[in-house]
Amino acid sequence: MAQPPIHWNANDEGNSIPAVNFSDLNVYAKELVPAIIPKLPSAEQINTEMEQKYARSTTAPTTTAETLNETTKSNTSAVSKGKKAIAAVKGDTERQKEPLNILFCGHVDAGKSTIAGHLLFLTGQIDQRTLEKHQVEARENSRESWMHAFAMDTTKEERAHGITVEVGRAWFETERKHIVILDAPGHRHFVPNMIVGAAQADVAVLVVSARRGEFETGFERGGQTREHTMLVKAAGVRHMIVLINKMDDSTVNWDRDRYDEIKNKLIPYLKKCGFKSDEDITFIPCSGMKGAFLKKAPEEQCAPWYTGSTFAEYLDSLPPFNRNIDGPFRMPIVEKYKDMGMIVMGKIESGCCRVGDQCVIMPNRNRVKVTNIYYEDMETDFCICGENVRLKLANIDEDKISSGSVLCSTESEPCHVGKIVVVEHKSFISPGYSAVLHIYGASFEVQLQKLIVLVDRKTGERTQPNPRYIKQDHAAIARFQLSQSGKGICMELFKNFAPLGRFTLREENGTVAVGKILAIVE
Ligand SMILES: Nc1nc2c(ncn2[C@@H]2O[C@H](COP(=O)(O)OP(=O)(O)OP(=O)(O)O)[C@@H](O)[C@H]2O)c(=O)[nH]1
Repeated sequence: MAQPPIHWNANDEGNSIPAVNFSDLNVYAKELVPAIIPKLPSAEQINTEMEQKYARSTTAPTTTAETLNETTKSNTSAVSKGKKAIAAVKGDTERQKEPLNILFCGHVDAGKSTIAGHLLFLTGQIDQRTLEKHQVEARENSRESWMHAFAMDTTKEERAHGITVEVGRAWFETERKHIVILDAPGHRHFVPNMIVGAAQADVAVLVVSARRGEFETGFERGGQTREHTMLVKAAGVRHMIVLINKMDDSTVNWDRDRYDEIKNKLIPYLKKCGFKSDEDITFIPCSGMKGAFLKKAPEEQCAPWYTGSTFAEYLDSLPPFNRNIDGPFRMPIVEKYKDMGMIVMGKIESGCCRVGDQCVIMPNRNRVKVTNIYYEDMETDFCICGENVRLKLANIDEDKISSGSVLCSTESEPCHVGKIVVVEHKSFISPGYSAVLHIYGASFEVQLQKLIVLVDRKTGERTQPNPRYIKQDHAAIARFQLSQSGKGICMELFKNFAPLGRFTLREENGTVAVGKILAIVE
């Protein structure tokens, strides 16, 4: 067999996959492919073993909103176990509430921002004066019914048009949880922004409007309900809460039949996307406008047929997430700005960090020092896996941090950087095809250079070398190249670090493929 000149990353799978030079792949393909393919996990293996291992929560809520009360006690002990774990790592007693990051997604105008804004008011994050201010501003924009949404939609553009553009961010607390709301835009033009929010989510909250005609537009007539559902699943989110909103609307009037109709239409699609109906999906009827079933059940008996928990009660009851607290520090940067120094924002996906820690920003490998840590409006001296934080960094210029940068500890190996990715994907594409590759919150233009081999999704065996194209539900090993030259993309093998090991491939009109990174050439 011909000997390829460079070596496979030693970290890769711990087995003896032969070295590969992908620039000479055409020459070596015939001999290398048989050697590589049998070592790769089959799609089925990935989807079962790996998915379970790396799902955002390994402890599925064993309860639906309807049966919550009986299980709250056992969840309480799980929560205190999680708290102890956090305290043990950091020796901390101050931050007792478990972090939970929720993503509001769904079709445009379903009521995501209204629900989020009203919840902030009901939980005391927004006071009466601020609400009145929003009411005045909403009236001035001829959008009075958007008054609660103005708490999340803060830019002039968003308020003028009544649509969310950026992922809105806010937080509130329940008895046991510190909950970060990521409010995704519902308009199809802003799906790339929605993907950034999905990357940080522990739980997805799919908001659908029960108003006659609106649910149908969002779900049956090409709206975003379907694409958002698929994208949150592709981002590794395991639990989906479906809020059936606008139940107060005059076309619905809290009609139980309408609620059941929507639920029954959604379930088959959610299952198709990979959510298990009993364990992973919870339905709650609500009115974001009236605040019904957000924090409390409404006083007037508008829906006596619904006896389950409210949205906030349900979030509070979720079991703690199985976070990688002991792993190496990794924080994919989703935003940066200057404020008496360089501030970066993001969710910590692994490990923890203290003030004074030395870190490295990948892929540029710039060394930085963490000088300040902000957890919401509190300055603190540490942060931990699962928390969404802002860090002030010393020794770095703004232009050294780009979309897709990852802050890593210097105490262990930083995350990997690849220019060419071997991926598993499904869709109809052929070499020369260009698209945008989304990994975590970052996006890059890429071109498919070569389809190396088709892979049997069940067995992982190679089937057809050098296919001319692949179509839906095909799995293949393919080589992608960044369109712009640069330092490469921060990525990891899916099996080693799932948050940076998943990708979505999109073009202007929608998502064409989702997949997992099986090998990286650095
Ligand atoms: N009747 C009724 N109207 C609602 C309810 N929730 C939201 N709306 C209205 O629906 C419209 C859109 O609300 P938003 O909260 O901006 O919807 P959104 O899903 O955040 O929209 P995008 O972020 O732009 O996708 C506004 O006019 C709201 O007043 C509700 O519970 N009942």
